[in-house]
Formats: sequence, structure tokens, C-alpha cells
Amino acid sequence: MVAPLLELRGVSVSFDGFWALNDLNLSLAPGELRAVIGPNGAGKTTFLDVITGKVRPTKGDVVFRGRSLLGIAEHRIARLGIGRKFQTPRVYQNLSPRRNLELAVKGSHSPFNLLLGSLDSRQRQRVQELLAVVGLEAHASRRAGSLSHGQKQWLEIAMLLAQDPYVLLVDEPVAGLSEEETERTGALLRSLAGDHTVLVIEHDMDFIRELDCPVTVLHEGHVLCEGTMETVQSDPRVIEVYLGVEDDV
Ligand SMILES: Nc1ncnc2c1ncn2[C@@H]1O[C@H](COP(=O)(O)OP(=O)(O)OP(=O)(O)O)[C@@H](O)[C@H]1O
Repeated sequence: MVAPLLELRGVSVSFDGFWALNDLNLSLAPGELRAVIGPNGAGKTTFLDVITGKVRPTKGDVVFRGRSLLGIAEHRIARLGIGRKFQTPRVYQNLSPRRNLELAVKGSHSPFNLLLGSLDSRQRQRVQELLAVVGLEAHASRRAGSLSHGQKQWLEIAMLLAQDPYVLLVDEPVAGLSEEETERTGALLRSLAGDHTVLVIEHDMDFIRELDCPVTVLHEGHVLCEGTMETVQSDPRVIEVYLGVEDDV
């Protein structure tokens, strides 16, 4: 069996006595695409915060490539190869997608490079590849602020890819996107799996179905069940926790 790339082992997080995560166990294989769903307050954001080092578990361990991440600073965890895409795109609005990517490409952050804006040919080629991966070649020189919401999301995904992460944590990537943009985002994330381990948190069940990947359902800070979308959808416990928003499941 392949060793997991990322594992949460019995992770609990208490906020002043309230357990946002409660003995959470979850394991991701290298190259896996995984969706995580759960009702509001299930602990999805806290779960990402624990992986990225923003929140320290009260109990348990987070193990990445065989090494505990406990006590490692957030920026160092990012550098170890765990990239996080927040719900709102964080791109430099006044710069072009190409310039955004030039700044994001690994190794281009030396003051010398930033001053002169110079990249070596390998880095320039990488920027071009990233523009192609996310379908923004034709928009490479526009102001990023003038891109559509979906295009900004793709640019931010490309900026994360520029760091060559092992893991991509993607929080609600299709909120506010058009149907076509949603489909394209699904295709993009599917295409990134394999080379990367991709974990997607979403509320949009049609989108999760399109991802066609294993689904983990969180409830009250714990894994309620795991399986294909069909399996979790027909699980009476899942139906119960989603009661009231049943139509969405
Ligand atoms: N810093 C904090 N202090 C106290 N309670 C918190 C804190 N952060 C989160 N919580 C609580 O922990 C629980 C889990 O929150 P979390 O944001 O992880 O859930 P979620 O599944 O991401 O919810 P949503 O889908 O609404 O974003 C919630 O009840 C929340 O109110």
C-alpha cells in the first residue's frame, strides 16, 4: 500500500472548551483528489487551518510526508509544499496575470530579480506553461483586476502551482462562478490531481458530483462517513445532518 502523503491522526481542536474538531482522522494518498463536505460549522475551515499551521491541534498530530507538522510555522508549512487557495482570490489586481505569475514562480523572489523584473528562461517558460494550464494565455497581459471572478480563481490556482506544491487545499472554488466557469474549474482540478494531491471543500453538490472523487463528510468536527458521492448521499446519517437542506445533497 502507498504511504499516505498527508494524515490527520486523532486531531481535536478546542476553542475555550468548544470542540471544533473532535478526534478527526483523515488520510490522503499522493495524487489523490478528495472532496470534503459538511454542514455549516462542521469544522471544515478549522480542518484546513490545522493542516496549514494556522491553528494548533489541542490533541492529535498532522503528519506530512512522514513528518509531524506540529509546531512548524505557517509560512514554513507552505514552503514544505502545502498550498492553500482561499475562497476570495488574492491576486495583485493592478498587475497582469503574467506579472502575477512571474512574482509567484519559485526562486524569483530575490530582491535583485524583483527589482530588475528579470527571470531566467526556465522561469519564463514555467510562467507560460502555467498560463496554458489554467487557460489564461489570451489574457496574460490584461490587468488582473479586469478578469472575471472565475479567471481570477484560475490565476490564483496557477500562482499556487508556481510553488510546485505537493498538496493543494482549495476552499469553495466555485462559489459565485457561472455554470461554464464551474465546469472548467472542475476539469482543471481533476487534471491537477495525479501530479498533486488536491483537497476541495465545497457546498455545491452538483460540482462535487462532477469531480467524481471520494467524498469525506464532516459533522461536528468528526468524519461522519467516507465514500463515493452515491454512497455518502444515500447514508441515512448524512441525510439526517443535512435535513433542512436535503435538496442540496
Ligand atoms: N476562533 C474560534 N473561536 C471559537 N469558536 C470557533 C473559532 N473558529 C471556529 N469556531 C467554531 O468552530 C466550529 C467549526 O467552525 P468552522 O469554521 O471550522 O466550520 P465550517 O465547517 O468551516 O463552517 P462553514 O461552512 O460555515 O464555513 C463552529 O461552531 C465555529 O463557530
